Amino acid sequence: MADYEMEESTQNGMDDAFFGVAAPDHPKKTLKRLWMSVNNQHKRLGVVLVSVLFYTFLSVVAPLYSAYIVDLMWSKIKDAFANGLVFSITWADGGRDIFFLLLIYLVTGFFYVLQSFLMASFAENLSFRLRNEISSKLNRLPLSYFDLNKPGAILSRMTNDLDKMSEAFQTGILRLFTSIGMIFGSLVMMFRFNILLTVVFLLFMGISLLATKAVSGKTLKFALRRQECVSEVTAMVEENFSGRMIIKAFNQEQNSSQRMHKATRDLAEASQKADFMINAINPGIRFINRLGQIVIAVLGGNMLLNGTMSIGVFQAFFQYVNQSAEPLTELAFMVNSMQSSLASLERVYALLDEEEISSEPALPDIIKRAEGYVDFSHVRFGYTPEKVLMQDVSFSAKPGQKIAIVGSTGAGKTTLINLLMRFYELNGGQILLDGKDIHTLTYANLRNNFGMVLQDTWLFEGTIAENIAYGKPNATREEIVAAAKAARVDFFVRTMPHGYDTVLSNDGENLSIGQRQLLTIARVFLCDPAVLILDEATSSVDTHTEIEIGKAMGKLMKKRTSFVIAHRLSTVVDADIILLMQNGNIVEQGGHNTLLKAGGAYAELYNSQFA
Ligand SMILES: Nc1ncnc2c1ncn2[C@@H]1O[C@H](COP(=O)(O)OP(=O)(O)OP(=O)(O)O)[C@@H](O)[C@H]1O
Repeated sequence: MADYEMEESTQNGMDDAFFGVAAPDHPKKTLKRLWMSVNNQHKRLGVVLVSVLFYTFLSVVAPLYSAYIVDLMWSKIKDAFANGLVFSITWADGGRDIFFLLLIYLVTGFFYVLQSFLMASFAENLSFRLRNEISSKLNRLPLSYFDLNKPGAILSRMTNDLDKMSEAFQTGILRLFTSIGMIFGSLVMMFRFNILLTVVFLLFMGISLLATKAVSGKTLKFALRRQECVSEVTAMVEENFSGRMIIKAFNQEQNSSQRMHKATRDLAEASQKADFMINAINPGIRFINRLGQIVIAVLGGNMLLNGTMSIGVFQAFFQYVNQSAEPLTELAFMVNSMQSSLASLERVYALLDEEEISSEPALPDIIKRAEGYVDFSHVRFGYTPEKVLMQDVSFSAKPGQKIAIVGSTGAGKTTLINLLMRFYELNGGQILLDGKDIHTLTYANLRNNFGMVLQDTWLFEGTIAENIAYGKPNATREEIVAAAKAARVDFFVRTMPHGYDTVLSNDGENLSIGQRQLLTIARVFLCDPAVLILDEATSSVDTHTEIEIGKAMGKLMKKRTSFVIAHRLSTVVDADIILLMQNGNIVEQGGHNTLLKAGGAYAELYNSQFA
């Protein structure tokens, strides 16, 4: 009978399967969708199905055939013994049967290899396809989606969920199908051989299934606790990594490792309990199964002795017992494992069904290079429909003008830029570039006309040259160097060990904040956009670097319409238009002197800082 054993390495992965933690909400719908997702692989699945049918058929037939051969051999041995002859086998008398039995084993093995290979390529094909679909989907999702969902959850769709699904298809489904065939076929044969022994077998199987169910019910609590602890430890590692500087700055290393130790201790305890429950049941189930085998052996032996059962049938019966007991005890796990992978697939499909950014116009307007007219006309916007942030915002910028956006934190400065770049959709009004509604342009055309330098610089793992050429990958080395010179960063790059070929890792961690910002300015220089968006450097850089950045930005702004998010009023004095924002709206707009003379909110703010 089956030994209730689980390999150590797969034990954790089987938690879901064992305890049935995750179940799909709409299994039928998900299966239908899956069927459509594999429309290029229906033939392959057909071959697998035929192979599974042959495999199970041959696996059930082999013991039956072996019973016949063993009985044949036994009678030949008895005859030879009774007549004092030497026991021999000829091709026609037994040899052919043995050959066919070996052939059956060989063909069974062939079908096993065939279906495993086909299912592995089926599963990898499917996860490859879904992974690609997710990655293109992520590019079509609006930024609001990323505001609402944690990066970890999105990552997990790409990795854990697809891996789980692939694993379930590679092994789970095959085992499920062959198990069902094997249990059914073996039980039919066993009943055919001996009803009493089969009933005894089913009785013991029932007891071990009940025992499994009783324990797994109780253990669910521990498995859930283990999952919670894993998430806690992961979150803490992430927190400790990203906050490593602050942790050191506040001398909190010890405190943070104590918290970490506590989390890992909780995880160890939870895992110990969960593992113990899984392992503790093994000997119990094994004992029940062995007991069943002993009873069958005693009863069967008795039948052998009184001649109601042949030795061939006796051994074949035991083969069926082995063949069906394991799948029977594992059937519940297999079904749970399938359910949990369907739940994973459901999460993947949910991501693929998320609402996308508005589609682009069929016949878009084209602005090759904007002159630089930007108009906001009665713009209304809220990040969520319930909470409107921007009630009615209007202003006009002419080519080459510098527009300074000022306001306290949370006033809506970044929001204004987000709308200009069409990162979010408006709830009302219009934004025009060179007189054209930005909705009539493609996203690419609109953004090609803009260059952005934000305080949060983003550099990727690659060389400095590749980082500068991010917006224009086919730029020549001369163009890259010219852009770096314009951004006043060429000198610094040349001091790096490999100059422009120095590889930046981990978001340019080996550079200072100022250097990183100058590189992103060079990136914009290279693209030479018509409209600029600049986030003025704050106190995170020293005065000298601030002056360098200021000079580079000043040069970049020449002959371009520029929107500058200003953090210090001293830098907005020369702006053509100052937009003073409060609670998402523009409360005052105009030149510095005009606003000062008006004696409103801007004058008050300015005087409070400089008077
Ligand atoms: N992605 C978002 N989802 C929901 N609300 C947001 C989002 N981004 C900003 N907000 C809210 O919108 C308001 C304006 O934020 P915004 O970032 O535009 O301010 P800001 O003037 O740029 O501030 P700061 O100078 O601190 O960067 C704030 O109340 C903020 O909480």
